Amino acid sequence: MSQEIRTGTGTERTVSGADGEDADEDAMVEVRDLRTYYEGDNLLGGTPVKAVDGVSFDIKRGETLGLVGESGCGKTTLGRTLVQLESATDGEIRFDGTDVTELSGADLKEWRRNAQMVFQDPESSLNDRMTVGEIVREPLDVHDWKTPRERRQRVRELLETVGLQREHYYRYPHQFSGGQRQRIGIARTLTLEPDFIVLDEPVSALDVSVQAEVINLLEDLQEEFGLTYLFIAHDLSVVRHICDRVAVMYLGNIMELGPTEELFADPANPYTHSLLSAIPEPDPTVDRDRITLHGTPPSPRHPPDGCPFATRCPARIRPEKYQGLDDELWTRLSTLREVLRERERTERTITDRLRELLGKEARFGTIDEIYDELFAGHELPSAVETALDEVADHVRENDEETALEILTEEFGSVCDGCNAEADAAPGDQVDPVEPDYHVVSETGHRSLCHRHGSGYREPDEVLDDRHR
Ligand SMILES: Nc1ncnc2c1ncn2[C@@H]1O[C@H](COP(=O)(O)OP(=O)(O)OP(=O)(O)O)[C@@H](O)[C@H]1O
Repeated sequence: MSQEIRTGTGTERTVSGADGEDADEDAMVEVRDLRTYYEGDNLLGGTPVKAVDGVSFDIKRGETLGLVGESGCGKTTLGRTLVQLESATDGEIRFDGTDVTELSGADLKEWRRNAQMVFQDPESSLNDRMTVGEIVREPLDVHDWKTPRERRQRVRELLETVGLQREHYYRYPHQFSGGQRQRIGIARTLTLEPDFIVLDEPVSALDVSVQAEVINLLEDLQEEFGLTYLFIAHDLSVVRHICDRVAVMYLGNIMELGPTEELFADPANPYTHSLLSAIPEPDPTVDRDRITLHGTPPSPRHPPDGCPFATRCPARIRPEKYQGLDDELWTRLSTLREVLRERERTERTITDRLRELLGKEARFGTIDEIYDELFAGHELPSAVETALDEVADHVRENDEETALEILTEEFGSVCDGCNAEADAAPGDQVDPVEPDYHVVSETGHRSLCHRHGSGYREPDEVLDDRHR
């Protein structure tokens, strides 16, 4: 994201340095503007999937940093890139000062000892044709560690360390339960004495009764060996229990990062608010409405301009002239945008094309049906009505692109990348405005949202009004 540094005092909110992350003295891992794109799969390349799209953060030595977000937001890709199982497209990953994206050959192999990964599914991540001993010993063999006898000895000790028995050396993975298999996977990652481990949903596939045991083991090992963890998870209660800080990811970006308790008790970003509001509230006296997010996340091949969360954000900034518009109508206008975005991205089927050629309406019903569904019974101000008429004309001609441009011009704001101050002639290409990270408390807690900037109401005030 763009670089902007302002200074602030006291409670005034400040914007942090480049990419929102200043170097931390205790940082073991420093990630800067990291991108991992998966290239398109057709011969001409196609549009890449921007799985990780410019993230910056530090991981402190000995801490557990949680990484949460909806399925497909890029958590696994980020974890895999940190341990170099995936190559970065751009950006830096510095481990104790060395940029590991620059390493190759023997240097990379040597460095890999320091950074390991535990995978989600202990059913499929262990080779069933190898004995437990062979599985755990394999990294030692690859690195030609000491003598075969010493390797066997080390593996037996490790089995004990993770709560298994020395005698399990000659057994096969299928003879073990899910929790025990995950212990085998953990023993394997420990063989080369790494400093840093990415734990990718390490307990999600396990029975609830076993989850706590494995979590306790991970905590004990961290203390015993001084490990640093990146803990990827869906389950927010596990994250709250085990993590020191949490990063919230959406569409390849980090939306918010802060100390765990602070982030759970006082989330700053509208996306974090939405994510947390999906957790059932244990205290029945707390009056809290669930924030329903509309639509699905945009495709990481075609992220929106401006803020990555803008297309679904319940606190999106409105243009001045629509400040007073009815909330329900505003939500419906956002839904229309989503419907048209999805329509634009959907390949037309042969049947659709045939229907079009025959002069029949194709795809997901007509624009009149959509308008009926969304706006029937709503009092539309004349400016809204005029814009919607124009939009409908373009949709009837299957020109969703222009229809969307009209919607953005009329209802878009800085959140959608619109630059009201740009001094450009009509038709000129203007770069979309991107949000900056704002430091929202003295702990360095930061959030990617225009609403933290001066002149706007904070996200929680707006969400309070609209959802409570
Ligand atoms: N090898 C690949 N080739 C192309 N696209 C990929 C590849 N791996 C992941 N993706 C895409 O990258 C995006 C991010 O995926 P990723 O698995 O990192 O997300 P995630 O947050 O870990 O999801 P989940 O919680 O479901 O594991 C998704 O759109 C996914 O489809």
